[in-house]
Amino acid sequence: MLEIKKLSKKYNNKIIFKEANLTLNGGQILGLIGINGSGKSTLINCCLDLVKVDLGNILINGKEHTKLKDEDKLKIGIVAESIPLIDSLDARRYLKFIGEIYKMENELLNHRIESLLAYFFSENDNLKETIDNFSTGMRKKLLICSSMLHAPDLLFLDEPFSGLDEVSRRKVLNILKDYSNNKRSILITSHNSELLESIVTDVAVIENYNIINYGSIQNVTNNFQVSLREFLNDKFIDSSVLNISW
Ligand SMILES: Nc1ncnc2c1ncn2[C@@H]1O[C@H](COP(=O)(O)OP(=O)(O)OP(=O)(O)O)[C@@H](O)[C@H]1O
Repeated sequence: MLEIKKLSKKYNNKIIFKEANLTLNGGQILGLIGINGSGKSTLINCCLDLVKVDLGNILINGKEHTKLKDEDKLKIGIVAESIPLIDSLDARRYLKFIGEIYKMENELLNHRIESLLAYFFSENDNLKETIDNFSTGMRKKLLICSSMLHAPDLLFLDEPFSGLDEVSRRKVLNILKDYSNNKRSILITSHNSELLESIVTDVAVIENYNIINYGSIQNVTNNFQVSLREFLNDKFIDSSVLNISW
């Protein structure tokens, strides 16, 4: 479904990836983990051809990512900071616009819009207001709605939980569990290891300009006998360098 082969990427002279590989198969929910600035968003933006790769190949459903046709793109959904909302529209009109881009049939589109809005928003949220009046969390929830509207096979979710309250985070987890099946794949980045642990099937970590696929979440937690959070703490936190005179 997604295959990244020997991806190399630099910004100016700064290396982000050096011959990095990653495979995401149908049915997998892959948690992509890395410290700030390690390249998680860059990787997603490369897959979406929003950022050019220097070397290597990215295949989406077997096709070179730069050569996807419109019908191939209909199978992809995205939550990313780089995807803007249209501030002058209200939520329904925005989702309608997105659904029309995805060539959705009208009745199905209206049904999905109402179901998703009812799921994510409460009566206290004034959905008649234009998006420029939305809070950070409302914007994020609307982005999530738009990413799933057309039921894509491949979802890229860059920090879907950030800016969300606890209830909304649980709602995102629940809808992803409900949505995932053996044909759909999700690549998800998050700094919240507990949320990730409860949803992902697989774990990959960006390390030394490469992507280390640690395999299934059971492998990670069983092999290392720790939770994902402890695994990441051990990997990334070196308390010995905490040397501050207070
Ligand atoms: N357009 C750009 N031009 C130059 N450097 C960039 C650009 N975008 C990102 N970078 C650099 O590339 C590195 C990776 O950034 P990226 O945003 O992909 O990391 P990230 O893992 O998503 O980080 P975070 O967890 O903080 O969101 C960072 O050092 C960042 O400064």
